[in-house]
Amino acid sequence: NVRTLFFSDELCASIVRSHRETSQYRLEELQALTWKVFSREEIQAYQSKTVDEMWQHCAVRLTDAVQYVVEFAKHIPGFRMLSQNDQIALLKTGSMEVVLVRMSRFFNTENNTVFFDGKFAGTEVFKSLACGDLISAVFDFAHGMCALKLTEQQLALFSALVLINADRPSLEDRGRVQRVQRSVELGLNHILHRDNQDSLMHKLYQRMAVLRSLCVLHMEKLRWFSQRYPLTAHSLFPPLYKELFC
Ligand SMILES: COc1ccc2c(n1)CCN(C(C)=O)[C@H]2C(=O)Nc1ccc(OCc2ccccc2OC)cc1
Repeated sequence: NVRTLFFSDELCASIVRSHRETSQYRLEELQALTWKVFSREEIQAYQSKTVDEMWQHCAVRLTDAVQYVVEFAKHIPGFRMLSQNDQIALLKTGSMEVVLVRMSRFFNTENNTVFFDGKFAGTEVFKSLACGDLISAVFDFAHGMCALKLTEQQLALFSALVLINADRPSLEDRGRVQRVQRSVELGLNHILHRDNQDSLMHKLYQRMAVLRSLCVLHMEKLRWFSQRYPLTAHSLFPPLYKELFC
């Protein structure tokens, strides 16, 4: 009915604006960098880093991305309305998922490279992390997202839906999160219907299932890493990375 349609228009606009204002790099900037790849020497340098040096290096850069996702969340009207604890609970499980969704904008499917440290890196750059399965899963997921060719508006609504998920653990007011989630779903449905791409909704839910297992893998690797290198994980990782993922 009109009320829900009206509501979703206004909600869509604020989510799209928030996505644009917190996207960290503009698409044009990234397009200019796309073909800047690492030289053999530079790849060698990454591959000769120790496991804990490389994990720390990546954690610092990914924390950059997580900060922007936290800003994105704060600008979503429905998210701000939730209690502090529920906002933290959603960010704890959802922020890495949104980083991985957004990572697809920083991915070149032609040569299977992802933006990293100012250039585009293939999987071989991350060899010293000693988690090839996580990296190939990250790259596969980025490929899958690129294949959907989402517009920035669709990506914005999808990112909000990934974040505002009433099934997350330890929520205080699940009902309230459900209402916000429902209005974001309406917004995404509205956008996809307007773009004549209703079929995408089903594919996006499949992507969310893959994303959840990918983040479980990330947490498993991170647990393995922090047991093996407790000092690095507890004193050298950025506080936000520790707070959200450790
Ligand atoms: C929102 O999307 C993006 C996309 C790219 C970048 C950013 N934001 C922030 C700025 N940035 C910089 C400065 O390099 C990019 C970055 O961090 N790239 C990058 C980092 C680590 C990678 O794999 C390792 C890994 C992956 C997943 C989980 C744990 C991991 O390792 C422990 C791959 C790429």
